[in-house]
Amino acid sequence: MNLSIVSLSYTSYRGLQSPPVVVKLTSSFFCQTAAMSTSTGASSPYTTLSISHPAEFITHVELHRPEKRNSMNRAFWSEMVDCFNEISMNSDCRVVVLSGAGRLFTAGIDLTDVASDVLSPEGDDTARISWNLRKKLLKYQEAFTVIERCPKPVVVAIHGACIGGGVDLISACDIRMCTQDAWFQVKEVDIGLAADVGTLQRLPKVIGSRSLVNELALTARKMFADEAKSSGLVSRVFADKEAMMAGALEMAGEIAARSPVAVQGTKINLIYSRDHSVTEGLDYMATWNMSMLQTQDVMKSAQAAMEKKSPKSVVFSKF
Ligand SMILES: CCC/C=C/C=C/C(=O)SCCNC(=O)CCNC(=O)[C@H](O)C(C)(C)COP(=O)(O)OP(=O)(O)OC[C@H]1O[C@@H](n2cnc3c(N)ncnc32)[C@H](O)[C@@H]1OP(=O)(O)O
Repeated sequence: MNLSIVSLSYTSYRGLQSPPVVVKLTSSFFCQTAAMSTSTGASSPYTTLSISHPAEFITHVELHRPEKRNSMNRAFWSEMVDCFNEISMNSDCRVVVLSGAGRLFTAGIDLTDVASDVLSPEGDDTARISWNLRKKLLKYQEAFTVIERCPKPVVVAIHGACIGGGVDLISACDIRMCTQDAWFQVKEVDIGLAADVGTLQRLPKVIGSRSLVNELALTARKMFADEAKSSGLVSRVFADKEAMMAGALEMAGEIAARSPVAVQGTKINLIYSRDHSVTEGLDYMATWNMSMLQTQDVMKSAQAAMEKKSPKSVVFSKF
């Protein structure tokens, strides 16, 4: 599967001021996409992720190494990139629910596997060693940036512990919810490093208080569900995992029922605006909608609204 072509094309489109994108895909890519999109059970081409399709247009991605507390081994970091690139291109998916299998969401980086990868960079001198390590770190970062770059909204459902790399991961998601027993820990300082795959960049934009972010990142103290809610890290707290998964799927159903043109345009423009001035954001929005407003979805949705029908009654073309 030639995912590098997909990834490059999509990246370049995010850098442009208008949405059109030409994506060249190999036939093997389409084969995999088709195989996954028709799946209804928990089948998966991955070793650390389980993929299922609980309802039309909803993809459930489950971190699936419960015996190792879903810690993030080498395979995980590359499978995330493959998985979310596939989802980005799959018009049968309009929304993603992401959760963890077993006792907890994730124990963060796999300390037995990944540590050796980043702590033993290769190269003949300092320049080459540093350059190789930099390339590796950029690759690790991509595993979560790909969530943000995916135009389909990602609802993450967290139970039990969410440690280290787990916080990097959820910071890149669009909607966060958790169980009452959940706790969050920016653990990196405890293992001698500055969090380097997204927490320090994204968490300050998720939580309003910079002081709180600094406190969490500098002390590695645990934050529990109530504080996660009051600080804005999560928007909902559920009594237990069963209730949370039902809530996550219900929310995903609400999103999936709406125009994919509107939903994906909303996600992309929200992220663009987060990283730009209001003026730049408005300019990008106008350029975006000069083409996207020409969708048939506007007429269909407006007609349903006039007739006091639910958006769920409208059938939208694949997008
Ligand atoms: C370049 C990349 C940059 C990324 C940086 C990311 C950094 C981080 O993520 S820092 C955080 C690292 N994680 C930790 O420090 C957590 C360590 N684990 C725990 O504290 C506990 O395991 C936990 C509280 C999560 C769960 O406790 P519980 O009693 O439920 O389970 P255990 O018996 O401890 O573990 C069960 C098996 O899972 C293995 N395991 C757990 N965490 C990890 C891990 N992080 N890495 C590798 N393996 C892990 C544990 O060894 C047990 O395995 P086994 O003995 O074979 O049964």
